[in-house]
Amino acid sequence: MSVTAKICGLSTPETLDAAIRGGASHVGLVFFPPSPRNVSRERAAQLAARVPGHVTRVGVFVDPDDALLEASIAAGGLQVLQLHSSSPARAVAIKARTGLEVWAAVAVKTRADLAAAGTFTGAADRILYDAKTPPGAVIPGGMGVRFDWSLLQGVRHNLPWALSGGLDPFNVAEAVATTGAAMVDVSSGVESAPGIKDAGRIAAFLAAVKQL
Ligand SMILES: O=C(O)c1ccccc1NCC(=O)[C@H](O)[C@H](O)COP(=O)(O)O
Repeated sequence: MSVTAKICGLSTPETLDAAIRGGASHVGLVFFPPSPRNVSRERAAQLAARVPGHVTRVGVFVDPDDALLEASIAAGGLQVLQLHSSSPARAVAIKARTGLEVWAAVAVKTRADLAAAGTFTGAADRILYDAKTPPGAVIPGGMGVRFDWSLLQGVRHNLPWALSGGLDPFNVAEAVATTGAAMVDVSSGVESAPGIKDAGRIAAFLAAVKQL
């Protein structure tokens, strides 16, 4: 099976280049100031200019308003908008307004959480199953938390989907074998500290994905 990978929360040219060199299909830029991975518009433009045409630029947002979306799309040349904590109705409105591909993050801890994916049918283009972060967490993703991957076994998916949450170079093969994911997404698992991406870990993750 061929599995594609998004490296999320990139914020330096060196680590962006490592993701591209390693074969990432998607690169993610976070536009959420409380995140240690947040990028300014200037930095987003600098990074976007390095991304070749075969790699897709994803902007990561937490229930963004139109002003933030428009400025970020322009700066980062975004092709996909990944929405955390936005309702299906808001996803529809964002898709209509921007004309861009929209991904909806669904935070998972228990089987019941999977039902939220169905509410995005017709509203989003892809579901990102991500681990629910602990109560009180400042960011709804990027915390290296994983969920019970077996929850996805036997699930009928209405939309294309990707697996996220606590993946790293050592567990991604098991995660894909358990869930059947055709796309994976990682952030903390390729960092040396929160927000500090590590080129070697990015290379190791993408090499592990290539073997699947
Ligand atoms: O990564 C962030 O800082 C972030 C901030 C706000 C919303 C979403 C965020 N990340 C979303 C992602 O796509 C992460 O890659 C995903 O949650 C997996 O993170 P990790 O468990 O650290 O690999």
